[in-house]
Amino acid sequence: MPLFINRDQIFAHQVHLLEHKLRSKEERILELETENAILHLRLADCLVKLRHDHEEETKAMNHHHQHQRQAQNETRAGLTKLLSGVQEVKQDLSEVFGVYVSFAAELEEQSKQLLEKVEQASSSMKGHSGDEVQDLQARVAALERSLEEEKERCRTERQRRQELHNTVVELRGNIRVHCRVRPVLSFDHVQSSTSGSGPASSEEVVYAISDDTVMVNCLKPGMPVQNKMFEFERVHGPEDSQDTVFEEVKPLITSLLDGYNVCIMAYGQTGSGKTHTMMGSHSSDVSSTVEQEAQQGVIPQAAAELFRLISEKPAGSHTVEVSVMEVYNNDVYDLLAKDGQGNQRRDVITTSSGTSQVPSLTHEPVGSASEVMQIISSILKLRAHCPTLVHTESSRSHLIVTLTISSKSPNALALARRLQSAKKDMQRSPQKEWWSPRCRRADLTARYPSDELLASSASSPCPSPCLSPCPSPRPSISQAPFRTKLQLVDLAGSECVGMSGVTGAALWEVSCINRSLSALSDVLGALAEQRPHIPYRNSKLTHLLQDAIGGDAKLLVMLCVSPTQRYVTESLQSLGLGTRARQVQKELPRRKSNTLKVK
Ligand SMILES: Nc1ncnc2c1ncn2[C@@H]1O[C@H](COP(=O)(O)OP(=O)(O)OP(=O)(O)O)[C@@H](O)[C@H]1O
Repeated sequence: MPLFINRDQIFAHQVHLLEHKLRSKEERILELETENAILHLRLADCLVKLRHDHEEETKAMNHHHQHQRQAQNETRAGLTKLLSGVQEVKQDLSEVFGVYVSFAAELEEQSKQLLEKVEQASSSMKGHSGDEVQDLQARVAALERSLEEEKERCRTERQRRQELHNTVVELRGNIRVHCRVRPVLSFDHVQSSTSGSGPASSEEVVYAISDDTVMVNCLKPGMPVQNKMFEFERVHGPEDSQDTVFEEVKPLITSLLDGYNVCIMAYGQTGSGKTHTMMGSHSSDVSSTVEQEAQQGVIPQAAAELFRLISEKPAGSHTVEVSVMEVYNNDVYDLLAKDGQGNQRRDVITTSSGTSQVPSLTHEPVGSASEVMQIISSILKLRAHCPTLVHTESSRSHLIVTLTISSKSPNALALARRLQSAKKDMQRSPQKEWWSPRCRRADLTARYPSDELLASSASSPCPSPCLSPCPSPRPSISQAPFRTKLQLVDLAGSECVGMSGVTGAALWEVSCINRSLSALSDVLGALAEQRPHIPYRNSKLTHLLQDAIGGDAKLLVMLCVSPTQRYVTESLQSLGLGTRARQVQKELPRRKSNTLKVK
């Protein structure tokens, strides 16, 4: 065997090795390419599947939305049908009631005539037999009995009618939102030209397109027009008169005498028509008395309706007191206080039963609607006003007119409501023994003024607080006068500081107004979302109106909006607040559990 290896042999061996390596690499590349092709195929497969799944999911979502929309439409249609059914029943009942009333009157007349005849006959038939007279007397007695029966049926029908009325109001919810779009007025044009923002700013963009829908054309330069729709319980257009607006508010005044607290609140941007809606037009806007009457707003018309309803009740059974407050720069002022400007400021407190109260607030007794209006008109001069670029007679404060009605003989519905709210108060403060005099006193103080309470405690003295049921007689729920209140609120206008053109102290006023209105919006938001804490105390306005907004009072928010492009941002903000308020109603159908059954 040679000791050295031939170089050619070494090369040949290396070439052989390299060729072998190359072959195995090529095989590996082939293998990887095959794997790659398989993976591509799998990927394509997955993509097809994914697209298919996505399509399925979209289809399912569309189907779900369609189903949901259909269910919503069906519910809405059902509710409308139900409401119209209730309206029809109400109509039928009122017809039946009319027939009963005339029948009872006829029967009464007939029995009177018969009685007269009997008397005549008995005097002329002294000689006739006693049997005939007895027979006639029996017939008269039978007629009198049937008359009594008819009267009783009449009473029952009247009560049922009242119940139905409240059911209709309740079906519409405890918080109702109405919207009023005012007409384009001369100052809309003047302001647009002076502000230099071009003629487009006076263009009409907010429309009442039906009885319950408002449409806003949102115009943005270079963008197609976008229409936004808002639905409310009732929408009034520029052509709707003050009477038409009040017609929709009127049922709430009936509820007031049935034991409900009622609050009617006008909300909107400055110059949008809140004072016009609540009070009526400023005296300089209308010339004749007839015209002035036709222009009367919700407050004078509500007062007139209230006194009309009271006049149908037994004389002296109801008394009315008025109080007027103003929330200015987050302070509450009693505008009826006789102790001069300096001492009119008042506090708002929360009582042990969770209601808000203004201690030492002045209440003036009133006997007619004109008396109410005289008082309000005389003190309205004290209300803070300030001309702004938007509105020359702009109100800088929130005005709250309260009519408190005391009834000595409340009807059955009102009594049932009183029992309910007493029960609720007890549930609200479970830690207290409800029969404890301390607790009763606190609760009663919250509900009734001190003079009334003194009278009731004087009639039922209890020497010392005790923790066991008190055997001494106490005023029953039906004995103390029954009180309900009607709060009529004309809010100050929300506004954009830049647009109002105010400075200095007026700027502070605008900031206080805007803060209190955003506190109101926060409260509505918290209620709509059913948050555990409702921030009533963030502003005096919400603290003062706590019972009306979150309690079981019937609240009507009257949104006032300007129709022009210039105020479209503010109008959209107001419409948004109205939508929020409606969500409170949707989320909390509070009356369902409280439905009254008075038979
Ligand atoms: N529906 C309407 N029809 C006719 N005129 C109206 C209507 N609404 C408002 N106006 C007029 O527009 C002007 C401004 O209205 P109003 O004083 O009620 O505004 P406002 O919302 O109370 O403003 P502010 O919050 O600044 O006090 C008034 O001259 C009023 O007469």
